[in-house]
Amino acid sequence: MTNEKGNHEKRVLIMVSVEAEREIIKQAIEDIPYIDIEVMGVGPANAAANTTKKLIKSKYDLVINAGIAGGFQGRADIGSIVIATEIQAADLGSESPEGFLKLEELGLGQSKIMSEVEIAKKWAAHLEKHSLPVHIGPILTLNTVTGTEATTYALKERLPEAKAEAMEGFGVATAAKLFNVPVIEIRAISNIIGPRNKDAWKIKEALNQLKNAFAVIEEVLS
Ligand SMILES: O=C(O)c1cccc(C(=O)CC[C@H]2O[C@@H](n3cnc4c(=O)[nH]cnc43)[C@H](O)[C@@H]2O)c1
Repeated sequence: MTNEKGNHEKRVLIMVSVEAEREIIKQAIEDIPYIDIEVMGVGPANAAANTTKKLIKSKYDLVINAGIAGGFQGRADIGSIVIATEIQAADLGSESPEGFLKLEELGLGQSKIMSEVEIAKKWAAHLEKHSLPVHIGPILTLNTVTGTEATTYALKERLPEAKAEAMEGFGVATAAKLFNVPVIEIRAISNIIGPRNKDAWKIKEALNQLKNAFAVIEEVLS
């Protein structure tokens, strides 16, 4: 992403849901002039609206949705980093007596947006080089944090490849797609998805891993 003088030609937008995520990423990247970080609020509606607002105002070449997330047991442990291969709206569709019907099955659109897989792989390779635990795979977007055994089981059964869930990726990706800008989602795992127990969330640990993940961002974008 550099020109022949070694200057960056590309601009990168990082969208996070809360100030604590912005602050920790800022610590990792300090002041890289071609990267902006924006706090958008929680949930896909905030994510889509605020990403759109940024993309209307300025031109970007890559949008990154970053933050903490829940990991599926046995697929992404607390403190690991997950980089999306695809960003999937897991509750966009219809319930039916036969089971969940996704938007595609209803003929009503798309519930999945591809992430920039080449960047995902490159980023994962850099993190592995630094001995950081990293997974690549689908990350789900949900309006509601999963908090029961029943929902956890249903999601794991229906989406066996999914590594993690969060609440903003599909909103960010929908806005990015509208502007033809590549998108990537990266999350550090703060909790295991299951019956709600906020006391068990390791937010500090996850934020620290998010910082580690962004410490290599210049190498990933070079
Ligand atoms: O309380 C704090 O100090 C604090 C610091 C940073 C972030 C938070 C949040 O509560 C962030 C909310 C954000 O986290 C995502 N998230 C995390 N775990 C899950 C989950 O199991 N299921 C769905 N989403 C999750 C989500 O994207 C929220 O926007 C607090």
